[in-house]
Amino acid sequence: MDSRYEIQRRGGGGGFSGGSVGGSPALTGAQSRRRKMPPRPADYKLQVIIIGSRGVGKTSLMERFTDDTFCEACKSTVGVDFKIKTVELRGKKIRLQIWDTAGQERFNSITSAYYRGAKGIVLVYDITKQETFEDLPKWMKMIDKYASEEAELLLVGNKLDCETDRVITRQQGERFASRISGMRFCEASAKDNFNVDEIFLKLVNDILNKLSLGIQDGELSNSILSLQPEPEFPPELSPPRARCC
Ligand SMILES: Nc1nc2c(ncn2[C@@H]2O[C@H](COP(=O)(O)OP(=O)(O)OP(=O)(O)O)[C@@H](O)[C@H]2O)c(=O)[nH]1
Repeated sequence: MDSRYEIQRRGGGGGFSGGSVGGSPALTGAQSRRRKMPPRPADYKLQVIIIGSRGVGKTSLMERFTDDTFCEACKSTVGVDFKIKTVELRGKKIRLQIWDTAGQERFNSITSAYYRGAKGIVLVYDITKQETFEDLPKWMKMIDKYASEEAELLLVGNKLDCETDRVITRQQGERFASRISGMRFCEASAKDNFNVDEIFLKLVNDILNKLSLGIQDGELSNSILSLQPEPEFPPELSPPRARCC
């Protein structure tokens, strides 16, 4: 038997207190139980951004996904905010940095700086508000102007729980997405927690698919990770301001 294991099991009562084995101080039984394994570092770090008009539920989708909470009366986002969630997908640990942007146009000069680093973009409208759907071409212009051409796109019709107030049909959403190359579509409800995990996991899966293209044995290279250090604030901006409910 490896002598190190024998010493640890015996703890401090075995006459080794204050001594060291293999360069590590000997631990008492209680100490060794308290010592936790450090968490496995993430294999990949990815940024996604959530955009769309004011009040469509961008923050709500993010918070439902990251904290499983929902706020009925939230304040509007000022500038940008972000949250981090680590997900496991295909045996890989992925640290997801989710940027939530203000829907108000006056913040566009701030939020546009966050498009560039995003590997995935979630564009949200509210199925009960016609104007949020009519705003979509305007958001597409922002994407064309500021985002990477490689970014995965997902259109989300939110507030599916308000079916009786619906003014945008599912077909309208599908049609809009089908006109944009590579854009996926789904409807969701941050309130009812419907399709929320799916939005982000699907997006991450699509991003991983794209990143792994061209890598021979299908295994993703860690060098991809090093392309995106974290946290990555656009240098000219100060860290985002948090919002409260
Ligand atoms: N019924 C219903 N209400 C929702 C849903 N998602 C968000 N809301 C409500 O819609 C309002 C706006 O939600 P937010 O998440 O703040 O919207 P936002 O897009 O981040 O808004 P801005 O920060 O102003 O751009 C809040 O009162 C939420 O409670 C949903 O799925 N269903």
